[in-house]
Amino acid sequence: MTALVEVKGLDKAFGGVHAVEGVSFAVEAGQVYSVIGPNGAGKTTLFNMITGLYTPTKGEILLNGESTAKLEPNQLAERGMCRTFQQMQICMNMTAIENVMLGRHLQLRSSLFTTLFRLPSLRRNETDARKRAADLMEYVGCGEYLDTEASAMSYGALKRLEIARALAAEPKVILLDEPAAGLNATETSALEALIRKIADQGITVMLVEHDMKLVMGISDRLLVLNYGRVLAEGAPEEVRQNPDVIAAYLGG
Ligand SMILES: Nc1ncnc2c1ncn2[C@@H]1O[C@H](COP(=O)(O)OP(=O)(O)OP(=O)(O)O)[C@@H](O)[C@H]1O
Repeated sequence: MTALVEVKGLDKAFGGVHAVEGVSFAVEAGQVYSVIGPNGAGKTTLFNMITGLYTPTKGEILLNGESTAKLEPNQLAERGMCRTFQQMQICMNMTAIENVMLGRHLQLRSSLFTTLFRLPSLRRNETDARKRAADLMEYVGCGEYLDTEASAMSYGALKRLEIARALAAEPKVILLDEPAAGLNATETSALEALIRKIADQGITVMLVEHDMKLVMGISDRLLVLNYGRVLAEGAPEEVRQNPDVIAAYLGG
């Protein structure tokens, strides 16, 4: 079976800093696959390469068996890969639902022109688009905020809105970079339920996350990075008992 996402021998160097070195792994469709590791381990750099923001220094990334080497982020989105960012990409002076509607066009980029200039074809589709965005907001638990300006929403609600924004492009795989950062315990359990719901729907989830309780509870497999290299890979139980992982975390 072809993995949905396959990473082979990936390296990224910034000058003399090897942020990622010789990293290989495969994510099967339908999995929740998490990348963990101490600060500076290379997790975000890895996500930035997978989503086409950084060009690898060496190595290869395959999406559904196709090399992503020449693909821009919007072309990856067209092929079913979308992401959220550690620093949220929400437009604070727009309403929540406008953010979700715009999110689809930003990820897929192709229709941005029509979005901005409100061409007739868009006006025709706007009712449909608004309905889809409203359904998505309901799905992520932001249904009460449709026409609320984003700046008036709580941080926890904005994090879920950012996920709705990524889901608007109808991804096969969604990459979430530290979705639980800054969330309280209630917001984190709402997030956990949402990730589970997304995965149950058949969308593959890749996660960079520091919240170990969340990661251990929700992941099918884990990749542990340390100083840019793979320290361990496997099911949460195997990884939890790995002496190298224990040493890296206790050492940190
Ligand atoms: N654009 C860049 N230019 C230079 N160095 C970078 C750049 N991005 C990352 N690095 C370096 O690469 C290493 C890995 O950083 P990265 O942000 O990928 O780690 P991380 O595991 O995501 O960390 P955190 O958990 O703190 O977010 C660090 O040493 C970092 O300073």
